[in-house]
Amino acid sequence: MNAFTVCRQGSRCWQRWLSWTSLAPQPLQHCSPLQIPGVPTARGLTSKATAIRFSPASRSLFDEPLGIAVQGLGPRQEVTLRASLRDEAGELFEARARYRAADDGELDLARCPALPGGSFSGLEPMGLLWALQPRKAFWRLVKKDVQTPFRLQLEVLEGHGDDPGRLLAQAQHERAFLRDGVRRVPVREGRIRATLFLPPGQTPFPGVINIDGLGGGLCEHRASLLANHGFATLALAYYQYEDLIQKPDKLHLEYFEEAVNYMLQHTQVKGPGIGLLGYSKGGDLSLAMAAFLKNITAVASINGPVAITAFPLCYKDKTIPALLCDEKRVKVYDDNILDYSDICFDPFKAPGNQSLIPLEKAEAHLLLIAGQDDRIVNSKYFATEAFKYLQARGKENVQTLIYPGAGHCIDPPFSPFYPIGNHPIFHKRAVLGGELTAYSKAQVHAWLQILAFFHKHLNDK
Ligand SMILES: CCCCCCCC(=O)SCCNC(=O)CCNC(=O)[C@H](O)C(C)(C)COP(=O)(O)OP(=O)(O)OC[C@H]1O[C@@H](n2cnc3c(N)ncnc32)[C@H](O)[C@@H]1OP(=O)(O)O
Repeated sequence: MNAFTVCRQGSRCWQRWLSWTSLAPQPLQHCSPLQIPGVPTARGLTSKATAIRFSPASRSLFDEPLGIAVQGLGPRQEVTLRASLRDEAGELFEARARYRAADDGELDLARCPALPGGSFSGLEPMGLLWALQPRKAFWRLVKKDVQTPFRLQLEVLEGHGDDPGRLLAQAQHERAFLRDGVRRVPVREGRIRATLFLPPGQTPFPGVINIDGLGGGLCEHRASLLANHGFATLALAYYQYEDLIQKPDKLHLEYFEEAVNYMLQHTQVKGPGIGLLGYSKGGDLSLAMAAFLKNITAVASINGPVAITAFPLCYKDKTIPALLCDEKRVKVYDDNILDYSDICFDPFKAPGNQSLIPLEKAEAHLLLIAGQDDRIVNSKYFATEAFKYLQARGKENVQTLIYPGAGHCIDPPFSPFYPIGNHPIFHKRAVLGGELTAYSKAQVHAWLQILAFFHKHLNDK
């Protein structure tokens, strides 16, 4: 399946994306030029001609392609485009790229390759977003309040110098997480601590529970973006949030079962089954839910271990122990960055197999997504061995997607690269893995596959 033929209910934005993949080359639909008042330059002059055009004009969704063009430059004029935004902690993220305008003075990022010497090079229409990098080392772009957008600032600077040239134009654009009409509903039902996102309209929607990785709290970014594509999506917290346990020494599957039941009883969630989207620790929890609980129709696991990790998982009279790790197997790189990729025991061999999730019990369709360079979880090995394990047991309900050059963080499309961060268990500076450009492609492809997977298996009923 071609990545770009996936979004059945593709909204307008994905049709624009399709045009970009040269499947159907079409001119970028130019919106009316942003009326950017002449920008006062260093010498007090205004450069009236240069104009930045975004498409969509002033606001787009975070996972949506964005058309960027600059008009009114001189023929083949050399300019540097600088993109920046601040996260909710005020930390600055920046990317810059060098370009040369076309003979007619137009610079369309969908057609003009970035030249060497910037944050990226080559024909990368979205490079100024996925190449954003934090001023503060090892800082991740996370969205805690999905009701507000990131405000992207774009500047056009004269020349290709290392020092910024004369400012020729600037403009702002909002990257939002909620499409108009999508409702955000805090959920405090029974023990459940979550947020439900509902698309506009009263019809029941296919339901998905999104479970994020270790770190505690309530991460809503994937769930909000998923809701924009027509799913009723529950972002589920499971520790270190409000009155949930702060430092768990085990997790109980009954809590997650309560979330499944909450979704299935909701008037706006279409049954008979729901989907699960799990990232990292959320991946192993989602697979365990599919193995032990009913009414799970489809599970997409992003770099999710196929064994229980970090804390034992209890369900009724069963307890699955956490996968054994030997921290002594950690590798230390010269700048004291740690690589934990080899510390886990093999869950397909004793004694690690006591933590293996009985995947063969799952009736759900399983989509195992792995970054080939994941240094937190040996995702590629886990996914390929799980595929063989299930095939050997006559199960045909699993597919795997392995992304060369992607590490542990496979975030929604156009997210900045986060290759080194805090290990979520050992809380030390650890390599997460991945390579910038490959990662930027993996994000898009994986997200489209996830959307197609849920549309296929949750809408076919
Ligand atoms: C044995 C191996 C098996 C492992 C299997 C499973 C492994 C995983 O689940 S890995 C997945 C990690 N989790 C995720 O990606 C989910 C998203 N969450 C996160 O990325 C983090 O929780 C993150 C960055 C949002 C921190 O947010 P939050 O919990 O609000 O941070 P906060 O409580 O303020 O601070 C906690 C730490 O995170 C740091 N932190 C906070 N925000 C950020 C940020 N944006 N970027 C980087 N670090 C951050 C803080 O500096 C603090 O560091 P330290 O403990 O060294 O002082």
